[in-house]
Amino acid sequence: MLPPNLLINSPSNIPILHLPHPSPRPLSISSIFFQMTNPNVVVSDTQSAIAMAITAAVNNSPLFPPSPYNITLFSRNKFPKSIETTATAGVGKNIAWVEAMRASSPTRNSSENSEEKKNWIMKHPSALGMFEDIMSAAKMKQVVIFLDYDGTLSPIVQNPDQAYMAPEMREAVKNVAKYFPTAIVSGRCRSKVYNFVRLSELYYAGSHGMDIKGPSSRKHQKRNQNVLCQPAKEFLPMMAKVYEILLEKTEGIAGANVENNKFCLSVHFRCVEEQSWGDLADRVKSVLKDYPKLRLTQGRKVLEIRPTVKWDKGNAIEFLLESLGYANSKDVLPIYIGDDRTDEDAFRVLKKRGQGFGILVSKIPKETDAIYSLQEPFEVMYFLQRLVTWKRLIMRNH
Ligand SMILES: O=P(O)(O)OC[C@H]1O[C@H](O[C@H]2O[C@H](CO)[C@@H](O)[C@H](O)[C@H]2O)[C@H](O)[C@@H](O)[C@@H]1O
Repeated sequence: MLPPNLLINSPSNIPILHLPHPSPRPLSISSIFFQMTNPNVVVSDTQSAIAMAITAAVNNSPLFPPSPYNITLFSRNKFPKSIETTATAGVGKNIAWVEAMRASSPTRNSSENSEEKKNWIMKHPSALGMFEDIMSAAKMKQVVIFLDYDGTLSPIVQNPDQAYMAPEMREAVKNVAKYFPTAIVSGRCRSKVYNFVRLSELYYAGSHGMDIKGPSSRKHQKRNQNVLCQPAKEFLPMMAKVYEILLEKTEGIAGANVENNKFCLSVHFRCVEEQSWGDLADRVKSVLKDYPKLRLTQGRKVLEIRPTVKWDKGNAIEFLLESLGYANSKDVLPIYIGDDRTDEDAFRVLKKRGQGFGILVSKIPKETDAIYSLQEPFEVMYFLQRLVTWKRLIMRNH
């Protein structure tokens, strides 16, 4: 049993486990439960005897089903300032590019229990563990959901054409969209990501936000939802031409795959031998020399060629919030879930607005502007399902 002096009842009758100093906040039992069912357990200070007592009590408590994970205690005052420095790619410097390509989807083994991982999770706690906190901020507000696709709704796979979404995930997204305006914000072209998701009630922002469209289902086409935004339209002929050139230029590199995402182009190197990465980067850069209005960025084992227009996923979510009538509103709570560098633009916008929550999907520590984290698409699905249950409960009680 839990030590009785640590248990108090919250207004909602959920027992709260009060951790005294140095733990800065109370943790609800259910939040600890969710932290137990995934490896991101954040409890208290390693040195604290009381924390040890809590751990022992929680581990033996009949309130919790057996967990495959151990509760780990660690100190909040051990946060490093920065976990991982983002690689900066020096244009023209082959080595720097290869380093950046390596860092774009690190494969290094980050053990679940490494000190680095634990510190990172303290800094960006699990959105499942903090679900109640997130939802208490959502009370009386319109929640708007933004979802990245690859690595967030679908697992990362070798062949980009086979990045399918699980039927359970589709069901979760479909249910979320019944209660909250929901948008898919992807690096893929809009038609391609639509073909994977196939839910006509959603907003879609393809090509890293450069191609936005409101729901196509008639039922959802209210006046303010009939949106369309293509800020880089004039680049279309150029992108089509550069796509052809890139196909030709990268032909000799085994495993290289060029994807036409309409307003941007993706050169995948996931299946390219590492010794050829430098060569691939050189070939891509040599093409771009003739196109100064295009720029090169990176995603997960992918080089992305985009127009130099100042428009990214951050602009896309601002545009969508404005289209929904929440430009300067305090009554909205945007939640953005994504796994990639390009999602950082959206996290930054939320941070700047001081509104809503960015949730980074990552198993490994990354420098991020997101507040919370989830480990993998499976946890994203679980989070979405909980959101729906929460909303249904609220509606039932009113
Ligand atoms: O913004 P997103 O929806 O996350 O799209 C970003 C890129 O995702 C895709 O590539 C990534 O996923 C592939 C499939 O799992 C994987 O093979 C690749 O290595 C990843 O980079 C997509 O193919 C790209 O076009 C998107 O730009």
